[in-house]
Amino acid sequence: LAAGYTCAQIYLKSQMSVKREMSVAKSPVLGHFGATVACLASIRAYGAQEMVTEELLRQVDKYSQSSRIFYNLQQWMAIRMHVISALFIGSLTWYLMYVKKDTASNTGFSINMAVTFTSAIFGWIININMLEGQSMSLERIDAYVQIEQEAKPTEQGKPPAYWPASGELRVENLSARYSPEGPEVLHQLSFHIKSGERIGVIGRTGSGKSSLALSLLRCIYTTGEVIYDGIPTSSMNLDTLRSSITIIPQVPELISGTLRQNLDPFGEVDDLMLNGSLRAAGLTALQDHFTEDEDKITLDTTISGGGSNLSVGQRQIIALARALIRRSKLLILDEDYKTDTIIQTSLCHELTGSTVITIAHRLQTIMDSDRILVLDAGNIVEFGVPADLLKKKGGKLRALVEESNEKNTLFNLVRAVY
Ligand SMILES: Nc1ncnc2c1ncn2[C@@H]1O[C@H](COP(=O)(O)OP(=O)(O)OP(=O)(O)O)[C@@H](O)[C@H]1O
Repeated sequence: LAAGYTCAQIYLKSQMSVKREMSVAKSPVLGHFGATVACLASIRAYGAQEMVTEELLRQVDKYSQSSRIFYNLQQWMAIRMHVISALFIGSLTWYLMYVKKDTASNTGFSINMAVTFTSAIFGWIININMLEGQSMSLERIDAYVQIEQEAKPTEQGKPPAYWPASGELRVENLSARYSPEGPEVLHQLSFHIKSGERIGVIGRTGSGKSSLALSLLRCIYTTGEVIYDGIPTSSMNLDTLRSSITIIPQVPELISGTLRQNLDPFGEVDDLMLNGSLRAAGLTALQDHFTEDEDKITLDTTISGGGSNLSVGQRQIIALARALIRRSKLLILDEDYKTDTIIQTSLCHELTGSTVITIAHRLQTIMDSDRILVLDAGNIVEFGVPADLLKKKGGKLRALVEESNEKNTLFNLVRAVY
């Protein structure tokens, strides 16, 4: 019994750390596999099959190292348990037969009981082992629970019921970074947007356009003040702030379920309004060419997790339909090449009283905006009416337009509007 106990102690201690290594090594294998399946088309397009396979094999190797040790540990324990129980039963049999010289029935019964006893001990060790293994999962869940979380909503953080009545936005000395110790990506930005204005945000890659959108929603670490319809956003609950601003990212996320559930997850709006918002957002225009009804997207169409069965353009239109349902006073649009005409047309006709901030990757999208904000390395370098900015010799917007292949079209567009 003492030998069995000692072996079990050694085994339990070592298997805990090996199991921990195993769980740590398993997640990258599953993650890599999932990412590979999701990006099959890109992997084939770039001919990266070999690189992806090598990376998967490297991670499987790492996982196999710990799982092999785990398997060996189990064998180590099983051999010792079988040897100990064989020695115990053998000694007992020898004692009963040659020392005690007991009857055959008593000897048989005792041997049978000894076998049951050693199997019970073996089973007991396996159960303890399983329990400790499961408690490791709790350890991992606890690690997730301990992750730093955003502030919880409070009673003081609730704005008045009428808020937001307008889409006025005042930004004062806004700086932002992605982590508390990370570099600042926006530096002391200050600007004022009147309610109902259409603002275009432009700048080179990495200038901070998407970071500006994230900092307005307080998704990254910010300092300074953002005052939305007269209330500083730093003083309000995050859920209220984020539900009052609609953002249409470059690749909007959808949940798995029907389109109806995606547009109205709490079942608060009737189908008439949902269909109306889809039409207004431009979904009808996008599927006019479908002749068969079953090809068309309806409220009952099933959406896969993340919206993977829809094109990026369709997802953006659905995200815009959400904004129309919520009658958002402030809409941030991270514009996409393929659908921007449909989205821009929908925006002009619908959301008339709302402020629209368009993060543009193509100058053409924002040339008819009321004003354009030009960012460079996290700083505002220009902010004004497009026609005025284009007149400025050596101006940043003018330089971007002159570098562009569509230079003449862009100048004509501005002349036509102003
Ligand atoms: N998740 C992140 N973590 C840390 N830094 C980031 C992160 N995302 C962006 N950055 C940094 O923030 C700066 C601004 O990036 P941002 O994505 O806002 O630029 P952008 O103008 O939107 O670029 P693009 O036109 O390519 O989308 C860059 O220096 C970038 O490296």
